[in-house]
Amino acid sequence: MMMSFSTDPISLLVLFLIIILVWITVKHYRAPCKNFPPGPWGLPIIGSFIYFGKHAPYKDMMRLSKQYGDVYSLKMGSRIVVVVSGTDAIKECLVQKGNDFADRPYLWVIDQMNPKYDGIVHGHFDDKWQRRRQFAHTTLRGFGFGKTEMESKVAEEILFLLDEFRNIQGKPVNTDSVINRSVSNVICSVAFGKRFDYSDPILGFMIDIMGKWFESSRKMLELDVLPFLRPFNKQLIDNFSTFANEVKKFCMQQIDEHREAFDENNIGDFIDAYLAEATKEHSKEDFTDNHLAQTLVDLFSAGTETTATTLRWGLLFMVLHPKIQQLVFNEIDQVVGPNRLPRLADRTYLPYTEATLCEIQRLGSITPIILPHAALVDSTLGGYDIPKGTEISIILWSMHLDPHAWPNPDEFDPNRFYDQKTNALKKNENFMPFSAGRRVCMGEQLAKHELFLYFSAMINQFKFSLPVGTKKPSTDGVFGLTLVPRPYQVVIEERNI
Ligand code: HEM
Repeated sequence: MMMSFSTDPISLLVLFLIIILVWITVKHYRAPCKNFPPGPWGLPIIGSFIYFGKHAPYKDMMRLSKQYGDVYSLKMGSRIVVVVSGTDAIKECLVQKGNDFADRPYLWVIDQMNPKYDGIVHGHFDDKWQRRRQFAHTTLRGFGFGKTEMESKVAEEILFLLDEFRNIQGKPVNTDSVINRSVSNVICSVAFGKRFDYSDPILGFMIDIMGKWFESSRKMLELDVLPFLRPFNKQLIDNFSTFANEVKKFCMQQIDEHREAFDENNIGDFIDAYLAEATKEHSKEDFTDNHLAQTLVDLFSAGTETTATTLRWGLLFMVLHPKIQQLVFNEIDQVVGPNRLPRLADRTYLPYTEATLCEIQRLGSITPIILPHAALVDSTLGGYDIPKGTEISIILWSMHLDPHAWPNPDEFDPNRFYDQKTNALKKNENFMPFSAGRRVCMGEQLAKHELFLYFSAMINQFKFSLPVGTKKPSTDGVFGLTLVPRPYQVVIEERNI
């Protein structure tokens, strides 16, 4: 038997292939250093994917952390990634050792949309990137980004949205599209100096293209770690690059229009400010049109999808918990009354509303896995050695849904953030929806203001409920780049009429 196996050419070939595969796997998945975080072993080529279900990798990653600890390694197809979960380990990575882990990794999926890693979101943490990020941050703040000066722009957009709600009230509707349009207009007015009518085909096209771009990213993230599947998904890869390029083309057009009308004495928006900076001798090389266009794409994509998705989770939790919606309304009605919209100055007097928003962000957890980080230098995490260049995956979900920090974590309960005795907002160290440290969300302040102004205005003016006789919508989100609620319908009714 043995003899015939060894001389049979097919068997020999199979044996040879198995040996090669095992050799590649062992070589590939060998820990990069001695004291590297442990983790589950993986199969050749697909790595640790055998431990993953189809829909919620962040839950699978959290489950594995129970076995391997808060810092462990995963063989993700062709790469080794260090997974960080739990409040202490996440804070060690983002805050205590924030400088060590402030880089972003090189990824095939980013090569397909931003091959030079321009802009802010994907940029590598070097001096030039830090200067551009600092400039973007300061300039946006100068235009009121995250400050109360921005309030009037957001309030203007909210009025358009409330008008739209008035038009569609009374019948079951899905509010996704109109909320997306409204929120993206806030970014448009700071970045491009203009807003678009909700029926403007340009805005519709942009939102549509971005939706498709985000939708295809989930599959692209799979292809990123499973390269052998790429030849079978050429159409998807092409579409993904096309969607990203279309958004960038739109931003380039805005830059061209601004350049034609440029007046250095009249700097009205982010593009003008960037063009003015680019003419300075010390900035000429780094402040290119490509960087500007990609920064605009970053603001548009990071600034629209995230805030709009949080508001959509908010409405979903409100229709599922009408008593809580009523409590929020009562508080706003008492402080603000029916004749005006809530203002930022009211925030301090609306602790239950603020607590409800925190709970929406905790349970909605729209970025269960944050954008990947990478080790900028050799460092350590949880007592393990992490060599420079290691990709780091941070599971915010593990912090926001930790049963030790949040009893019955799957239940929606604003009282987690609300102190009934003192009628004040309660802070919790296990809550970090905007991440922290050197790569903390650049739009955190703006987003917090937007969430408060939009949410409180919507609840102040309208009542939201489930269409009679319909099944309760699921609160299991769909994971792509962010965790979004499944499409659901609500009935909107104006209050105080
Ligand atoms: C509810 C709304 C939002 C949430 C939950 C959110 C959350 C996040 C998170 C978790 C990150 C990743 C941080 C990291 O890698 O450690 C991030 C990055 C970022 N966000 Fe936000 N964000 C929101 C709104 C916004 C808005 C309104 C803007 C701007 C208009 C914005 C711009 C950015 C940018 C530019 C980055 C990349 C920062 C960097 O790489 O240095 N975000 N955001």
